[in-house]
Amino acid sequence: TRSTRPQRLLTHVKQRARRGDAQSVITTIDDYCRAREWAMNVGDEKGSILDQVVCEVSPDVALELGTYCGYSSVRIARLLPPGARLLTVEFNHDYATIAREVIDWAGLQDRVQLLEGASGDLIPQLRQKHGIETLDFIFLDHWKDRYLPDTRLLEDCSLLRRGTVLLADNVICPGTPDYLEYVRSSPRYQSQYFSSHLEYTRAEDGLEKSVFLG
Ligand SMILES: O=C(NCCCCc1cc2cnccc2s1)c1cc(-c2ccc(F)cc2)cc(O)c1O
Ligand SMILES: [Mg+2]
Repeated sequence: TRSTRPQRLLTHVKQRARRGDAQSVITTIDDYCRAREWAMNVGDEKGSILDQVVCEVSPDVALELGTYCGYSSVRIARLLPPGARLLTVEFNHDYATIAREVIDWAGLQDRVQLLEGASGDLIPQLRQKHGIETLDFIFLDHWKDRYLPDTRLLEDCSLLRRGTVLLADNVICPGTPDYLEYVRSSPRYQSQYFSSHLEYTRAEDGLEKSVFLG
């Protein structure tokens, strides 16, 4: 049967990117998705904003919802301080399999733990099963209609602390209107919009950074 888009992307990474060189993995994926096949990675333009926020926060414990092929896992993990870790959650087994290989190729497997399953099931397990006290940084990039319920779940599971930063992809395209309304109107968050474009296109999109105020 025909290979899948993520499989073709992984093949390209293994042929073109230098093993252990995270930046070459990032550049190779961006070049491929711009020139050959679009894919729903956060991309280079929004990725630079992601980098800037990760460097600012310098999280010890980061959570990513929506791994896909591991592109943003590599972007985040390459910037983490030694001893820090990224937990990334993926629902689709085939995507998760590809993502593990991409993260390994980038040499970042020791900083990234990939969990397979639905965010709604895994978030309540983070404390007992994964030893998480509170989260320093969360990147939301999964089902757009899960951003709000999962943010409420993170609150209810006491996984947020004063200063925890949430960064949400695709708040314009495909759009997360209920989430935006919530974080922009709630007194418990200080939100800021970073205007950008949908990965590899000229369509408008952006990231919303929201700081939990406790
Ligand atoms: O759907 C998107 N991302 C989510 C897919 C992952 C589903 C998961 C659910 C789930 C549940 N629990 C745990 C883990 C997970 S992962 C997405 C889509 C576009 C897009 C697509 C077409 C288009 F024309 C314009 C934009 C752009 C993007 O940047 C995206 O991120
Ligand atoms: Mg996205």
